[in-house]
Parts: sequence; C-alpha cells; structure tokens
Amino acid sequence: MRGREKVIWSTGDVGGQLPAIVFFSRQSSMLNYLQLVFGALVIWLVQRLLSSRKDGSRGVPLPPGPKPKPLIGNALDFPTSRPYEVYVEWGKRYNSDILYATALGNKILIVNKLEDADELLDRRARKYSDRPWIPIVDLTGWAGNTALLRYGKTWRLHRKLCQQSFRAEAAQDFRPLLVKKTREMLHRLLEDPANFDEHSRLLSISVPMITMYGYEVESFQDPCVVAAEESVQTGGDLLLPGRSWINTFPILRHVPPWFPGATTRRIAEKARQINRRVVDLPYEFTKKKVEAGTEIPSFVSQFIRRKQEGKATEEEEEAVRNISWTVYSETALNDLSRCFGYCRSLPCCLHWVKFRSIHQTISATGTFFYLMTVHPEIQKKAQDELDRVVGSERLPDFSDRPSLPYIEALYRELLRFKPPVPMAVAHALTEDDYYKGYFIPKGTMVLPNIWAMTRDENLYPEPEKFKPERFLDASGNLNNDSRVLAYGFGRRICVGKHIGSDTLWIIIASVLASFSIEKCKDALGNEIEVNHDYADVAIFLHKAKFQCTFVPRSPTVRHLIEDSK
Ligand code: HEM
Repeated sequence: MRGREKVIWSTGDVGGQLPAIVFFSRQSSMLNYLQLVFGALVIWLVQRLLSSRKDGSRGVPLPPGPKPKPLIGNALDFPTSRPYEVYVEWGKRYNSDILYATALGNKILIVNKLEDADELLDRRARKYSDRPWIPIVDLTGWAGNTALLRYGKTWRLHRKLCQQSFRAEAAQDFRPLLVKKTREMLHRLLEDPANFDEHSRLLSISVPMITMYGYEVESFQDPCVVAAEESVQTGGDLLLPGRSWINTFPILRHVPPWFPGATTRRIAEKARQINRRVVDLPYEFTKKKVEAGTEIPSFVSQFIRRKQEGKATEEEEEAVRNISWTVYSETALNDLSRCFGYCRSLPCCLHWVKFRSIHQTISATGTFFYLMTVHPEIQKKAQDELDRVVGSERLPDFSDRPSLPYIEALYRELLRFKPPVPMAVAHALTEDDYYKGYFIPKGTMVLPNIWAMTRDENLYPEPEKFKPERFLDASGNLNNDSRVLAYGFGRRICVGKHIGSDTLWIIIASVLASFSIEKCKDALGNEIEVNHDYADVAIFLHKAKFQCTFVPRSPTVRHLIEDSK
C-alpha cells in the first residue's frame, strides 16, 4: 500500500546550506498537505532571498531537463519506479547526457555518460566528492557512517584507514575467511537448496562480521544482528521524507529531547543509544578476544593490536569503530525495503540510507543464481573451465583466480548487466562549476547513472545481452576492459571493492564447481517458469524471488562439501 503512494518531495540545499525535506502522499492527511505547502513556501522564500544575494551563473544556462513548476520544481517529474531507465529517456528527450532538475529547491544533476562522470567526479574530484547533508542523521548517531560522511578531515581519516586494510594486497588477508564462509553456504545449499535466498543472505551478513570483527554469525537470531535490526526499526523511519520536521527545519535539532512535543528528538535519542550498542557490541567482543589472545584476525583485531602497541590514536579508534559498523550494520533488509518502498525512485532518497556492503552481495548473488538458471549454456562454459583448471578432486580457491578467465569475465559481466547500485551513491558539489557551456551550482547533488553507462552501445554492444565473452579476446583471454563501473567514481569510489570482488568471485567459482543450478520442476515433471522481475530496494537493485534448485555435480563434490565444513 505504502509503496504505491505517489510522493512529492522537497529537499533543501544538499550542500548543507538549506537542508529541508517535506513529504506528502495523496492518501495522507490534510495536516501533511498543509505541512507541504507551508514548508515549500518557507524554503522557496529563503532560497529566493539567498539566490537574490548570490548567483554565480554569470548568465550561463543550467543543463537541460524538465521544466520546473513554481515552488515544487520538478518534484512531480521524478519517476516512481526504475528511475535509471527514465533518466535515459530524459537524456533522449532533452538531447543531453547531463540533466538538471530541482525538487523544491533541491538541485540535482543526473550524469548518463561515463566520460562526463569521469570528468566531473574524477578529474574535478576536489569539487565533486562531498555527500548530501541529512540533519536527522547527526542525531540518530549514524553520522559516522563512512559513506555518509561529508568531504573533510574525518572522511579522509576513514579513507586512509580503509586503504591500509582494504587495498588490493592487504585485502588478500581476508581471503581464508571468505573461503570459509562460502563453504558454509555450499553446505547449506546441499542440505536445503530450496532456501538458497536465506543462505545467500546469511552469507552476506556473515562475511562483513567475520572480516571486520572475526565474529561468527550462525543465524539471524545472533545478538549483533538483532541489535542492528532494532536500530533500523527505531530510527529508520525518521530518515523517511516528511517524518521529521528536523529535516525541514534543521534549527529544530537544537531542541532538547525532554522538550514537550519533541517526539522526533526523543526517538532520535533512543535510536542514538541503540546505535551506540550496535557499534560497540561487536567491537567490544573483538577487544575481549584480543585480550585473551583468541581472536580470529580481522580489520578490528589488527587495529586493536596496533593500538595496544601505542601505534594508534583515540581518533583513529573512533574511526575504526565507525568503518567496521558501516560495513556490517544493515541486517534489517526486510525493514528497509518496507521503508524505502515509498521513495525508492526519487533521487533525494539516495542519501537516505545507511550504506552497507551486505546489499551489494545479496543483489549480485541473487543475479548470479538467476542468470545461471536461465542461461545453462553459459553455466556449462564456466563449469567446463573449472573442470579443466581445478579438476573434480578439490574445490576452487583464490590461487585459481588468474587461471580462470571465463569465470572472471562472468563476474565482470554480472556487475555490468545488473549493477547492484544502479544510480551509485549521490555525490555533492562544494563549489559552483561550469561544464560543457552549462552552469552547475554549488550544493547540487550529483547522481551518476551507472545503469545508463553500462548500457552505452559504444562501450558495450548489444547491452541487454548477458555475454561474459565481451570481456574476452578472440583467444579466450581477458581483454583490457577491467574497469567495473558498479563500484562508483572518483574519490568516493567503493573503498571495499577488492573485498567485494573477492567475495563475489569465490561465490561464483565455488557454487559452479559444486552444483548444477537448474529450474525447478512441478509434480508432473514440467519446468517451473522463472520469475524474471527485479525490485528496487532503496538504492539497491535486487532480484525478485524466483525458484531454482541446486543439484550436486558429482558424489565426489558432495563429499568435498561435507568434509570442508
Ligand atoms: C559487489 C560489491 C560492492 C559494490 C557493487 C559496491 C558499490 C559501491 C558504490 C557504488 C559505492 C559509492 C561510490 C560513489 O560514491 O561513487 C560504494 C561506496 C562504499 N563501499 Fe562499496 N560496494 C561493494 C562492496 C563493498 C565492501 C565489501 C565494502 C567493505 C569492505 C564496501 C565499503 C564501501 C564504503 C565504506 C563506501 C563509502 C566510500 C566513501 O563514501 O568514501 N563496499 N560501494
């Protein structure tokens, strides 16, 4: 019901000068309507005042886009589903690869072409590496999330610490843990193939927990998983447009929680306390393990050891707490999908989500299972390569990666064909800019349309075909197109991309070596048609539920899986 409501947005200056969000649903009350009008009026007046004082356009036009309406701008023009496809249509309609629109004063630039994304987000990264500001996030305790951090000193510290542990060479330390968790999933697939979705979700939670904290998650009832869920349930709704006046009038964040009527402040305060628990619980677990000398080596345990040797500061410790939490914290996937059913397609919501690697893994694994089910010929080619290189007497490991070009091409094509975050994560512009004869004002939220770029016929002929061969040369070796656009751009490019790549690779290689992924059959032995739908869950693209089954490829592989547990 909620998901089908029509939404109208108002967001303030994402660069941080005038943050404001107003939400209205057609089915909502008159009060909400008045709030929208009132909020819109105030925002409009303040912005008129500000823009009359300072307009850096020098008469240069804004990039093309739909014509804004008075007060609400283009709020009604933003698509309610599959925005990345609609923006491709806008590109054709306005004959431009960069598009500009507003939603009640919120400035938005959509970038459909790779060359423009590279120029703006990479070569002009100094200006384009901020994130939009969400006032309520500061109060709920989620402000330390690496992906939401504003461009500045704290973000730089996070990136430095991430680089030290997640760069290509260092990320290899996590490989044994990835192998272990993947083998556990193989075991679950063997025992209970029908619930493959649940097994892939559990793997997606277990991997960040073990790599970040050396913490073993055995089930969804794990206390850390439950605490993270509670955190999202308590504060998640406040991130929704229109749920908090604080996002509309940030000055209200200074009202103390005890003040009569300050309900949002009280909820935010509760969310902050729960969130502190979410951050501290696994961190303290690792600390105790390190003290006892019984830890599984992880990102946090390595840091704690450095700290014990006097080689790290308190500030770094706070950053490490927040980085590890950023990577693991989303476990309440169902809850988030409920929340973001509202606004999933509006660009404004792109920064309204706590960012996690879990979604990417679930998204890519779901796509992998689906594509193998509907493309048995591609599955067979991959398995032939695995049989040739790895043989049938052992399961694949990372030492095989350089010798398996088809599997590598399959991994690249998977992320091209269905990028898990099709509109990436919004960047924000910190200074006025001029590009291709257009003016792009300071504070503009910049949305790189990865979907459009991965469908550029000049880069990827027949883009709607799933074809790993496009990453191979005539002799079957990898070609030089190794860039995976799904990881984003510039200085904010995914800092965990090597771990992400390793995780997906070992899942692909291990599952294909072990199982034949097939369509299910009904009682009469007829194949059950696969559901081809995809769903947008907040900023993530997820495969909708479908049926397939996992048949062990040989008795030997069955034993290998059983023995590997
Ligand atoms: C298939 C797996 C993954 C995909 C497709 C993916 C994709 C992305 C994308 C699109 C962004 C935003 C880039 C931008 O703003 O231009 C991002 C940021 C980020 N990713 Fe990933 N990611 C994956 C896995 C991971 C993993 C495993 C980790 C951690 C170990 C991770 C940690 C992060 C962090 C911390 C950021 C925020 C960076 C910043 O704002 O500076 N990601 N990721």
